[in-house]
This record gives sequence, C-alpha cells and structure tokens, in this order.
Amino acid sequence: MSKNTVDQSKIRNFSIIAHIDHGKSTLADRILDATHAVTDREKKEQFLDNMDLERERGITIKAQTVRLSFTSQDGQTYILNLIDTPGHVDFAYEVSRSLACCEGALLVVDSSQGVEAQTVANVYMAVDANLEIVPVLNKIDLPAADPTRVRAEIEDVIGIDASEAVEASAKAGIGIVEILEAIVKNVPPPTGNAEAPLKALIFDSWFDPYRGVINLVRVMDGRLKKGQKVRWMASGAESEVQELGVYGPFPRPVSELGPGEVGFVISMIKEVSKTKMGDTLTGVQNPAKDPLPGFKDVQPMVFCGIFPTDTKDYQELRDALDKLVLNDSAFSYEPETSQALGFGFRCGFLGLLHMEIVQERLEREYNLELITTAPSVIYKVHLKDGTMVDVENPSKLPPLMEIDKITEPFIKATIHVPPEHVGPVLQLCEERRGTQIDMRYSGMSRLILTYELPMNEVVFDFFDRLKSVSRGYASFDYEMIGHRAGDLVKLDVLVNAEPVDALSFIVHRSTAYERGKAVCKRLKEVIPRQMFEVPIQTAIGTKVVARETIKAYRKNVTAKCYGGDISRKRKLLEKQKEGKKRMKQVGSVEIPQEAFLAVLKVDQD
Ligand SMILES: Nc1nc2c(ncn2[C@@H]2O[C@H](COP(=O)(O)OP(=O)(O)OP(=O)(O)O)[C@@H](O)[C@H]2O)c(=O)[nH]1
Repeated sequence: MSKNTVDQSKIRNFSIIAHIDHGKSTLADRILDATHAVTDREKKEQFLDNMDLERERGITIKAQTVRLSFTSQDGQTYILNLIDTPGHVDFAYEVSRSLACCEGALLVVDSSQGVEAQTVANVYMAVDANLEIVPVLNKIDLPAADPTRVRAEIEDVIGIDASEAVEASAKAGIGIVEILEAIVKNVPPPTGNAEAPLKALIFDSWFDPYRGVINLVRVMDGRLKKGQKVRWMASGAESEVQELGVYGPFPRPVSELGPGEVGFVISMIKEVSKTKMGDTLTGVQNPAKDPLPGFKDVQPMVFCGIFPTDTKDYQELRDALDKLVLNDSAFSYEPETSQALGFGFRCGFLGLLHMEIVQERLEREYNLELITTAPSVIYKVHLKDGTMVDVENPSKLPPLMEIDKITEPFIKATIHVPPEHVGPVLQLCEERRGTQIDMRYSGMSRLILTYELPMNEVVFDFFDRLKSVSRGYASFDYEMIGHRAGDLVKLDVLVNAEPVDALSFIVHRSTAYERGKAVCKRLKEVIPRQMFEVPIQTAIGTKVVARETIKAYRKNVTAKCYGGDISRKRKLLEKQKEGKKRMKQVGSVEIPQEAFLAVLKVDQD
C-alpha cells in the first residue's frame, strides 16, 4: 500500500477525445502496453476468464480509468491517469463528466479522414473546461493518410495550434512514446491544496453485485483516507470509507488519495441514488463549505413503450428494469398500460443509441422478449384552460378541442460532409423540416452544415438516412435548443376498424397525409394475412387520411402437405410458430414487432 499521497507535480490527468473509429481504443491499448500496465499473463487471464476474475477480486473491472506509470526522458517518473470518454452524441454528458477530472485531452484524428462533427463537439467541451489539447494524427500508416491536410483542418475548423501534433499509428505502434512525452510536457499538473478541507468529485457511480456501490472520484482538495467518515454533499448521505483504491488497470488498494489523484471508493452506502455523479465528497469532520460545480442533471429526451410479448413476463421485465437503472442513472421508466399491448413501461433515454443499448441488454442479459413502440420526443401541450402538460406518449395527447397549441423540441445539428455528397444531405434536411443556418467549407474536402431541425424528425431514422444518402461519409452532432410551436397532429392507426393506441404517432400537419399513407402501406406489408380481410387506416381525429386492405388467406399453410407426412407438417407448424414469436394479439389480429416501428421505416420505399 502506498502510504503517502503522490507529488502533484508528477501527476497528469487526461482523456482521449476521438470520433468513432478514429482509433481511441487501439491507442489506449498501446498506451497501456507502453507503460507496462498489464503483463502478458494478466492479459491472458483477463481475456480468458473475465467473469471469474471479477468474482475472485470481488469488484467490477471497469478499465475505463487507468493509473499508469511513465518514466519520461527527463528521468522523472510520472503518474498518468487515463480517463475514458464515450464517443457518441447520446453520451455527451459522460464526456463532460470525464473532462471535469482532467487537465488535458488527447485529440485523436484519423489522418486519412479528418475532423468530424463529433470531434469538434467534444473538443469544444474540452476547451470550455480549460483543458490543454494535445492533437494526435493517427493512422499515418495508411496510404490515404494526409497529415498535412488534417493538420490544417484541425487549425481551421477547431482553431487550435496543430503544428506540434504527434504523427502516430496506434495499430503499428508508431509515435506512442512521443504522445506520452507530449502529455508530460504540455498537460499541466493538478493544483489542489492538500491542507484544505476534502473536496472530491464523483464522476462515476455504479452498483457492483458483490461490493455494493462503487464511486470513482477525483480529489480536488484535501485528502481522502481509508476509514474516514465522509459525506456526499448533495444527498447528505454519510458513511465510512471502507476501501480506497486505484485501477492499474486491476484494482489495487491505497490508504490515501491526495489532490489530483483519481481512484475508487467503497463505502457502506447501498443505493446508487445517494452517491450521484457530480456530487462532492467531503469529510464529516472539517467539511468543505461549498460543493464543486458538479454536472447538469441529465434528462431523457427520447421515450418509447416497452412491453413483454408474453404478459406473464411483466414482473420479470420490472425486475430487469430495476436492476438496469442501478448502473444507468440516465435511463428512466414508469408503468404504462396500453389497450393494445397490456401492461408495460414507458421508458426514457438520452437518445436513440442509448435506447437501442437498453433494449438489447434487456433481451440478451435478461432473456426477455419485448415489443417496443416507436420512439417519441417530449411535446409541451398548452391547453385552452391555460395549463400545460408534457406529453411523451402520443396516445396520451389530450383531445384536439382542448388544445391551444403544441410545442416540440428543436435541435441545432452540425453535419460534416464531403462536397460530392452534399446534395442529398441538403434534401434530407429540408424534407425533415430543417432550416439552414450556415454552410461553409472546411479546407477543400469538407462542408460543414448547420441546421435547426425538429427533434421529432430526427428520432424517425435520421441517422440511418444520413448515413445512407451520404454513402457513410457524413458525420453528425446535435444540441438541444428548446421548444418551438408547430402545427402538430396525432395520427391514429386503426387495424380492423379498432384504434391501436401503441401505433399512434405525432406528426407535422404538412406531412400527415404522406406519412399516413406510407404507414398504411408499410403495415400492409408487415402484418401477416389473417383468415379474414383486415382494413388498415390512419386518421386524424375522425377523419381517415389513408387506407389499405390486407386480403384474407386463401389456403391453410398445411393444406399442401400430404396426409401422411407428419414430420413435414410439424416442421411447417413450427416454422409458423417461430414467425409468431414477436407477435401480439390485438383484438382479433396478430401484429408483429416490426409493425410498431413501421413509422420509422416509411421513407425507405
Ligand atoms: N491502419 C490503421 N488502423 C487503425 C489505427 N488505429 C486504429 N485502427 C483501426 O481503426 C478501427 C477503429 O479503431 P478503434 O480503436 O476501435 O476506434 P475507436 O475510436 O475506439 O472506436 P469506437 O470504440 O467505436 O469509438 C479498428 O479497426 C482499428 O484496428 C492505425 O493507426 N492505423
């Protein structure tokens, strides 16, 4: 155990900022290799038996924050804390959280690609947080690499000096030591006061089934010691520090963490909600007067209904959600009842990717079969009686005659795209009711578009469409800019003359007719034929805007089998059953999962 805290002048805290696929993980691995953080034996162990290893050590290995030791050419040994950041727009709040613990950031740019929308967004966050930016031109081993162009692009688009950017290849192991030297030289050491009252920032918090709540902290001032009585300033919770340690990347106990140090804290607290990210940890004796600035509370922005395919799995779904929320405080849920789908939950997410991740975890880790409804944003509905309600579930929209006006959330989107693909991207933004704010060149190879768009049009498959119309070359980032009034209407969907609440959605009146028609057409394709004719209609209030008809079956599928061929008959029936897996009986019609997402897919025809 290290007894005394380390010399602050020898600490460097940094994050890696990169666009997806520009090589962040590969570089992080190389940095671990270069600092001998993991021995070959450990690598193998971890690789082969991660689960058992976790159990044995009794702690989750979240290799996201690693303490490394590096001896520089100046002969001094430094402690480098590498604090991971996620790359996707949905998780921007996690990026800001990691940056709050650092004095510097490595900006990794793929030198065969250049600066992308998310790179810019993340760098601005780092600049706002006063971090020193160390640019790295990665992938110089690729024949298409053009470090000179990309260097100029970093200077033009981001506006930072890139003359000393390190040319590197994370894959080939080129430039790694130079990167570490640049961190030591350019990133300033922390400047906390060891004698001041303790202030430690909680920048991650999760529930470990073996150890309870684990907090990741960055000490700003004072000293955090094992056995100390501490208080979480926002929640007021108090407990004793049972265990204190650092990840190197494996957890290693320490007796004390001083200013500038990063590590984990285990206490007697059992609820993650009492030790929230952004809270300040202080001593019960000699407490700090004011907490650290902390983080903005994150608000879910996209909602959808999640229902078990089989109603008897409701309790299981509830248990799974209860567990999930322990490690993902950005996710929210509450019970919901749908006439069509029965009992389920209305769930809130940061964005679409977050929604997909949660759905996948529920299905994979908890083995649940789910029906999910189309995502929706939060509308602010102003009623004629002067009150206002938030509506994030289209089926809960108050009756038309009670509504004065509806406002919807808008985003400011930044899109980077090569000039040869800009045409279809502009068209897509216009179709989605976008307003162009700016369009300018960044070097010769890239255009930067700024649009204001209704979020409602973005949750409807905007990412996928953007990727497909730009052949994968466009990148995208967004921020919320508030609610604006819009001429919005609810489209109801009627299957066999019965409204299906879980299928209704809110659209702008100008696109209602087109969308209504497209959704009917799509539903006709995905709802299997029944023994009787099934009309599909979309309607605004009582006015039907579109209609399609699913014809009745002519023959039974097994009719083709000869009397004696039981096995073939069974196979056919089994196949049918398999196909039914994700079906939900709504009234007299069976509706498959795809139908609930039909509104998302309508543009593709
Ligand atoms: N040629 C070449 N390929 C590289 C280099 N660095 C990373 N790659 C490759 O680029 C791809 C993406 O690398 P990752 O390290 O997974 O990128 P990332 O930024 O962590 O991506 P996400 O985890 O998706 O955000 C992988 O196929 C890597 O092998 C490099 O220096 N040269």
